[in-house]
Amino acid sequence: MADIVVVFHSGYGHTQRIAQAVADGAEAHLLAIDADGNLPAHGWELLAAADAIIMGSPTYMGGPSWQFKKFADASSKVWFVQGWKDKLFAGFSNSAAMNGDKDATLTYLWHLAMQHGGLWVSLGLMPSNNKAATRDSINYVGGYNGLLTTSPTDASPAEMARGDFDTARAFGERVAEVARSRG
Ligand SMILES: Cc1cc2nc3c(=O)[nH]c(=O)nc-3n(C[C@H](O)[C@H](O)[C@H](O)COP(=O)(O)O)c2cc1C
Repeated sequence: MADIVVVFHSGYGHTQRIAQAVADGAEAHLLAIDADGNLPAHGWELLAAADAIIMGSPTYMGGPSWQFKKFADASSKVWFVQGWKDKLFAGFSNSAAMNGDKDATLTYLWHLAMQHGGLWVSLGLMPSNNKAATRDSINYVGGYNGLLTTSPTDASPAEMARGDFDTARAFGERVAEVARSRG
């Protein structure tokens, strides 16, 4: 079985629930960046051992949270020695608006993966974009470069859309399948 880590930040619990669903699908370790932008003690070792790293952040003001960015900047120590070269990477973001500039966050995550010499895994799920589509449908938000999920500003983490969780699990399964196929 491939060794997969979902590393994420969540300020208010929404991205945390999506991260959990991705980790369930991928049978991955869940690694939370804390409110100060730090990993738990074993975090960097887990990432060093991973075959695939799935990165997640809420979109705050059109980009990743500062806590995620602190983690990204700290990963420059790994970058110096190209310690994550040739690992698989994938990304996700949750925000309040259906668009909300989540794509800018995904693009940032992609650049981070590219700086580390990684290989990017797309979402790989067709969008539900016809009249019959509902929030319970797979990939209703219509991402391609990664997993995009949406929770309205007044929705608690418990009120998030089932379709987004189903999409998150399927995304995790895909990353695991791609990781397995590399042997
Ligand atoms: C500081 C801040 C900035 C935000 N900026 C955006 C934004 O640019 N686009 C958007 O759609 N939602 C934005 N939101 C809403 C969050 O993305 C949304 O509430 C998300 O569910 C928060 O995820 P979390 O609970 O994992 O922290 C912002 C929220 C905060 C607190």
